[in-house]
Amino acid sequence: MSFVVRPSRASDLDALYEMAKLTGGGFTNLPPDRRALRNRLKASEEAFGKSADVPGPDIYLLILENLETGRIAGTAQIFAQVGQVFPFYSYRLGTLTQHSRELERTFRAEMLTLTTDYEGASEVGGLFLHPRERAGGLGLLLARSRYLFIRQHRARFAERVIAELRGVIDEAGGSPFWDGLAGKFFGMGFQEADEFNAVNGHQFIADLMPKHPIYIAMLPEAARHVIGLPHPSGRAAMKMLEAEGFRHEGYVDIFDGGPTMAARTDTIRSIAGATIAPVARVGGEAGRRALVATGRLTGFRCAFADLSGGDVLEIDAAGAAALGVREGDEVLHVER
Ligand SMILES: CC(C)(COP(=O)(O)OP(=O)(O)OC[C@H]1O[C@@H](n2cnc3c(N)ncnc32)[C@H](O)[C@@H]1OP(=O)(O)O)[C@@H](O)C(=O)NCCC(=O)NCCSC(=O)CCC(=O)O
Repeated sequence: MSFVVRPSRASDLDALYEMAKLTGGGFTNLPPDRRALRNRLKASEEAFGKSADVPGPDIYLLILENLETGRIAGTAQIFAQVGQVFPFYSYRLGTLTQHSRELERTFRAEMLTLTTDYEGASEVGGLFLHPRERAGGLGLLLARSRYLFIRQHRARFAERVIAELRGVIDEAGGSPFWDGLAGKFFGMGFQEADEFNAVNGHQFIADLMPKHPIYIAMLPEAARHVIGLPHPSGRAAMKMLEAEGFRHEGYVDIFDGGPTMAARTDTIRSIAGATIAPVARVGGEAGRRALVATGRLTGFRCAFADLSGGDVLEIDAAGAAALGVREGDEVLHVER
């Protein structure tokens, strides 16, 4: 099977909509809503079509395509710079220590403080692979293709990259964190807020959120327990982020309490470890399996291929065909 990651096109709408229905809802960056998806594809087309190599509130939507069937197998997204149009809020987990001489007691209170500390960062998200295609390495191809895209267009992205993992949801589809905190200020349940959020964005939450620090001791136990914990279905995504060097720095989503992971862009493994080299020969001996990318903007392609050589490369014929590279072309590659 031959798969390639490529930029989205307006004609992906129907296939993207079918895939969005498979997420089971609650997947903010891939809502099963035609209007929202059409807008996202339009934004992505504008981002890939932008001529200035600078960061901005741009969304790059990447598509994993099965080259044999022409079908879409997954998506991944990159937000070049968050918090440019609307503030990007997060809760920061912190400690306030106080001492009473009379009581001879030191007391540490854990607090959630509303911040916009990640303003200006780039964000990766919206990673979704068709359930039929999972557990075969394609999740890694999709996720890591974004880092090669960033490396290939470095000036368009920030010094830091973040990723938000979904927080814990209970059996009834509710969010203990939402119920214990934000829900008190919105007059709606988590699912209702979640659907509104997927289609209209996060902003209404930020608008109505209490702006004062929250003492964690005052939250219900169920909410306290899930602060900074990812939803069990996000474990594969979290493992891949950690393998790239992302860490949880104590920031959580104001909506569901899920962890925000962060890394310095130039230290992300797939970015720091990638090398550019020319292709000297297509075909030849089977080499090492690598993640290979080529092309700029709408011409960007990323796929697995077998490489041998160093300063000049040999690439297997199938990999070269998936990428559309010929002898003399330069590719960006990183170990699998
Ligand atoms: C996340 C993906 C795309 C991952 O694809 P696959 O399942 O094919 O991945 P895979 O190749 O099987 O596994 C990738 C790595 O995760 C590990 N892995 C897999 N399942 C695991 C689990 N339950 N617990 C811990 N680790 C696990 C594998 O061992 C492997 O690491 P080794 O190679 O070391 O063995 C998929 O599962 C998916 O579409 N899930 C549903 C949607 C979702 O949860 N999306 C993420 C949302 S969060 C988001 O979008 C922000 C984050 C982001 O964008 O990156």
